Amino acid sequence: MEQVKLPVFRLINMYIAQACFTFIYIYLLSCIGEKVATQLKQELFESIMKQDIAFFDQQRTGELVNRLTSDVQDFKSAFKLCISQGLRSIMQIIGCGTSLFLISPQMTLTMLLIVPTVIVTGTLLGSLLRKLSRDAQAQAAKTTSIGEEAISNIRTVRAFAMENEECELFCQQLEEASRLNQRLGFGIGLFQAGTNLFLNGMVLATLYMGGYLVSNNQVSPGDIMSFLVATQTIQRSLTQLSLLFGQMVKGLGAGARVFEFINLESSMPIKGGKKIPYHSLVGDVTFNNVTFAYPTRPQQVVLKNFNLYLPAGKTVAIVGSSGNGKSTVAALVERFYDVDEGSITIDGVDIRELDPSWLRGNCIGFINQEPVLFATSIMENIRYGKPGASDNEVIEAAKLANADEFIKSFPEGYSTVVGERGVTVSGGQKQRIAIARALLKNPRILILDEATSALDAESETIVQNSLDNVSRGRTVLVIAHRLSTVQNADMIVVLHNGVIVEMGTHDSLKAQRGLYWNLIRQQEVSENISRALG
Ligand SMILES: Nc1ncnc2c1ncn2[C@@H]1O[C@H](COP(=O)(O)OP(=O)(O)OP(=O)(O)O)[C@@H](O)[C@H]1O
Repeated sequence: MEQVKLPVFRLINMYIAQACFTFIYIYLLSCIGEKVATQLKQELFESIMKQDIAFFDQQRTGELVNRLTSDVQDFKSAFKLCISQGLRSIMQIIGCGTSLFLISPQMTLTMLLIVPTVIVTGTLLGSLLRKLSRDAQAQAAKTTSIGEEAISNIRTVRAFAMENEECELFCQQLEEASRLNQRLGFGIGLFQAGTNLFLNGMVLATLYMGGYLVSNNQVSPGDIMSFLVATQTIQRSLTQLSLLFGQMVKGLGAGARVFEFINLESSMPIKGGKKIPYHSLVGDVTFNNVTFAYPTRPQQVVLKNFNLYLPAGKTVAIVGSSGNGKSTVAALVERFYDVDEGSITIDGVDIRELDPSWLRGNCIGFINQEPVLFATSIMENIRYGKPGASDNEVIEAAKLANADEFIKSFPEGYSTVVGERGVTVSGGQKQRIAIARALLKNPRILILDEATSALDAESETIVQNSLDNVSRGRTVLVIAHRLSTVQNADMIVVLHNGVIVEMGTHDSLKAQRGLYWNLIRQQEVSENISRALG
């Protein structure tokens, strides 16, 4: 009885130990996998956030999101699989390979002779498959970006009744992705079939050679059996590895796409450089012989030898017909792009020497035509202008921006959540929340890029009042579409093809009867027509 109990206890101990090791191994692996994925996502997101604006002019949001989600996921899965099954298979191959050597060095060496051919073929096929995998992943990312664009612009899609066209476009891209993935599957299948053929060939070769060696009494039949068993274990492990190979190809492709952006250096730093202390910041802005073309369209020069002086505390308006470079002037002051030639200075300091995060975060307030709000409360949206501002500071900024009254009229007041991109508030309300947000940082320089052009007449008056309120005592650059809003500016600059053609006050420019006068007349005619049309 005692003799039976002993092996049973041993077995139980072994099973318990095996369960413990299985638990530890799976848990550890999932911890490592999650840590790797989290680290990658974090680094990738940080790197994307720090890229130049020109990078975002080129990339589609959906593709970037795809790299952050699917690609990191594919890399993590492949990583976990390769570590778990890959390590086990490699250990088995090493162990059984050693046994093979011990049993018959002669047979083992003969088998090893064909290994280099297999490695070379495998490497060639591997690089081909990696390319196929990269193409398939890029196509999947493109498909996601098209879907994402349609969903996030659903109002425009609906307004143009383009649902079917969007579905069709999405399906086309999806089918292309599926075709590329099928081609990849074909390649991986071919690779695995080839591997199996080779492995079975190895068994046959062993039998053939073994038979020869037994007949010459060089090895015993027992040795042949042991050799076959070890060969088959190696065969199973190699089959396992070849199955893993497909996953590895996908993982490497995904990893390459993730690391491509992690390792991408932006040409413009986010932080670092001079800061002008608030009490000595005057707010003079000067464009000195600036020439600029967008990095994505280098052959189209938008500004050529552009000179402009924005005196501290004054309001300068830039007018001109569409596409003449007005918004570009604003983007350059914000240093969204660096000028190609010349310089832009604030109080005589080249903005390239200034700390960009100070420049954008403290020195300049920017309000554009369609300000974007985040899907959080109004309080948090305004606080975005100065993280750490107290509730009272936020409310004061909202009062100055004529926003306090309507915010309080909402049942949930400042806690009202505005929906994605602020869809649940009106255009004028969104604009005033954005003004409060820009105002909270108390900027010396304010840029208003067509800030009222998207509003109806009534909202425009309210928002214009808020803007007049907040403009006092600051250097203001107004990019104007409606000429009526800039009549009181200290100086109006008329831009044509990136060159200043007229400059002066509203009255002096009108008296000149030049381009500005023409623009006013054009606008009056179009306003009369729209009034007549009702
Ligand atoms: N991100 C960009 N990448 C490449 N080209 C651009 C970019 N933004 C604007 N452009 C081009 O630069 C030129 C000037 O554009 P800009 O937006 O400055 O004109 P604008 O006078 O503000 O026009 P609008 O009154 O219609 O807003 C245009 O030809 C435009 O197509």
